[in-house]
Amino acid sequence: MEGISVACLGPAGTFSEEAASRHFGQDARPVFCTSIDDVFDGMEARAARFGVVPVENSLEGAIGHTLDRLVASPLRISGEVALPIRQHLLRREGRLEGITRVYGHAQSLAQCQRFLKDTLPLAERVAVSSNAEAARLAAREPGTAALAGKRAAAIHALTILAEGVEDDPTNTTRFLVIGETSAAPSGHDKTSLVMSAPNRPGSMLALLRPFSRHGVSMTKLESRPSRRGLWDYLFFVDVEGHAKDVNVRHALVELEARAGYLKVLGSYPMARP
Ligand SMILES: O=C(O)C(=O)C[C@]1(C(=O)O)C=C[C@@H](O)C=C1
Repeated sequence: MEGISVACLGPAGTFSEEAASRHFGQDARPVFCTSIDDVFDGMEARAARFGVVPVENSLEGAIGHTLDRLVASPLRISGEVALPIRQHLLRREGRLEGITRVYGHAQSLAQCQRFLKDTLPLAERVAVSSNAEAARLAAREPGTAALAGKRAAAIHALTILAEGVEDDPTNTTRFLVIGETSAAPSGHDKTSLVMSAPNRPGSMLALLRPFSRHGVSMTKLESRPSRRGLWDYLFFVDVEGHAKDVNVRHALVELEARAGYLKVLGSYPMARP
């Protein structure tokens, strides 16, 4: 089949699909999956050339599951997409009255908490596998509504009852493009890595020092349970620059000697804001 196969959360109409088409343009041929796990499993079984997964939302923070899968996966990050997320309240009928249930992805329900509390305080909130799935259900079940984007509204011929219902208009989700290899240097790159710090005083400071010594700017630091012991953590770090850039390379060599565990998840061009 023609085009670049891209595994992403489905069905058609998700923000993940929109992120894929933003990155790959007209060439993207989506391979729809039912979960983030499914995207990784499909990619590891070579069902698609690339995958697109959400990794962080500006209101709700890190998407832990994506970070957890990146640790053990042989896949590398080759790109990122920052997508403004406009959530809309969608329904078959053109009125607010009579909505007893609102479907949405858990992230979306969380991004629209204030709106739901103020406008539909009595409606049941039901988390489903994606926004597009929420729209699909709302199109079939009378008395229900969905939180989803315009793409899903159009596919399921739903009425937009309220536009931009996210709690903050800057709501943005960052997606990662994953594939077999990371990207070549572009001159405006980011490198993502994961590391562990031995549990002793000053060890975290020792891990961060190579970056400052080599003038490498850190854009993100996130901790996640390592799942290898109680209160044992992994640290996800994003830095400016490509792993092949001299300063990043030197910092990584120093880090390798100090970290209990270190894995470079990939270098890739920074998303345009
Ligand atoms: O891609 C979609 O449409 C999704 O339902 C997933 C997802 C997510 O997991 O964060 C994607 C972007 C939005 O932040 C809300 C939900």
